Amino acid sequence: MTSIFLRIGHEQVQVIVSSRRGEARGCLGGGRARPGSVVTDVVASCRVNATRLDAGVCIELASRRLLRGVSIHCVPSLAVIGAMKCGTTNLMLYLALHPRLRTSENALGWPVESRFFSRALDEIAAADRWREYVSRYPARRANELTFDKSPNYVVNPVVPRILRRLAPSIKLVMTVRDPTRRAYSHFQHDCRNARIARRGDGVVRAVGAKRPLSYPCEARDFDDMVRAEVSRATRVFNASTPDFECRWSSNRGRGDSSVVARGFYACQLARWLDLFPREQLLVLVFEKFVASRADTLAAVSRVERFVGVEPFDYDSSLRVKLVERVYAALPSRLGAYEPMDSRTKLLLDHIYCGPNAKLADLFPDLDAPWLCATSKNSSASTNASTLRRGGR
Ligand SMILES: Nc1ncnc2c1ncn2[C@@H]1O[C@H](COP(=O)(O)OS(=O)(=O)O)[C@@H](OP(=O)(O)O)[C@H]1O
Repeated sequence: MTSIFLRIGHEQVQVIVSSRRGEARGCLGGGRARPGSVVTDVVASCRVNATRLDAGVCIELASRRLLRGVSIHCVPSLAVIGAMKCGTTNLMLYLALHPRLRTSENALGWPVESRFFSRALDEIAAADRWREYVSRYPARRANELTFDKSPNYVVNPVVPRILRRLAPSIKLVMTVRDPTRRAYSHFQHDCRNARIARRGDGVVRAVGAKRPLSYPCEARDFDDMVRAEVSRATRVFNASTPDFECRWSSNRGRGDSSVVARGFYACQLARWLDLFPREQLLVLVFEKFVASRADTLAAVSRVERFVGVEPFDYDSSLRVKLVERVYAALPSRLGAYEPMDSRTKLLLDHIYCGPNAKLADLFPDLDAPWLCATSKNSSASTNASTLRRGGR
């Protein structure tokens, strides 16, 4: 086997020629490619290794659309990692209007979630699919940055490791919302997607629903589902241990609802902070960012600064009115749902008080009305006896 070095674009590419099978394989020479550089993928089997890539590195790949042409695909510079039902779509729609930002798109050119790694179980196998991943993020020009919006990433313990491998300097955005309200929104989202059913024993579950309840689901269905999730978690995990919510939250059992577990933000974010410097993570509070259009635009500006693109006047975009009109019309199209039962709210508020206090400790600058006092003043974790009683 011989290897030769070529300088292609900005990078030195090592091409390994295997004499036995006569194939040429190329990979990046020494170190990671610099963000903003374009790496030419010399031959179809060029082995650019995931551990040599980084956020913002662009690769020229043979285009599937253009005959014999190439298109530029960039490793995302930003990932909106969650949380689900915390305004991530709104954020994505604005960012996608920015002339220097692009995300994955559907056939009509409308921005869509990628969720590429959402179900990943193995970090190395997933990172090895980098070419497929990157090809979801086309750029018109090399100075465009791409971003991934996948609100499920934050809950999968494998995804921080994949992104650390593939894009160590990626910027991460997390939006957080009162977890009690988030849980109810999540439940109605699952109901809308026919994932809620009532089993013979009266328990409402979220997956594999054969005879789904019709949308909107009732507040008492939500109450049942919450209590079922709580009682299962207390049976399976030890509610009196300090990392109870973290184990509950990283449980990836099939067929289980996780509407409650998804709200344990501190546990989820701690896993990302183990692998990424804090400066690479921006946490936005949903209630503040949706308070008014001006607040939404201010949050979008924060993200622009964070990712390093110049401010954009969204009112100058012809599509902004369309995006806002479509988004404003959604609630009436989807149908409103009844308010949550006050007993369910009480139980959830109680469950989340300790975890919310942990979030406040982890991010002292976060200012949200639902954040409880610091963990020194509140129960540091969910109160085990209340859980055993199912909050009744
Ligand atoms: N501007 C504004 N004002 C008020 N509420 C807003 C706004 N933008 C998003 N939302 C609410 O956020 C919920 C959807 O969040 P996501 O886009 O993150 O959902 S998803 O995870 O992508 O499905 C969903 O919450 P619920 O209505 O409670 O279900 C949206 O209504």
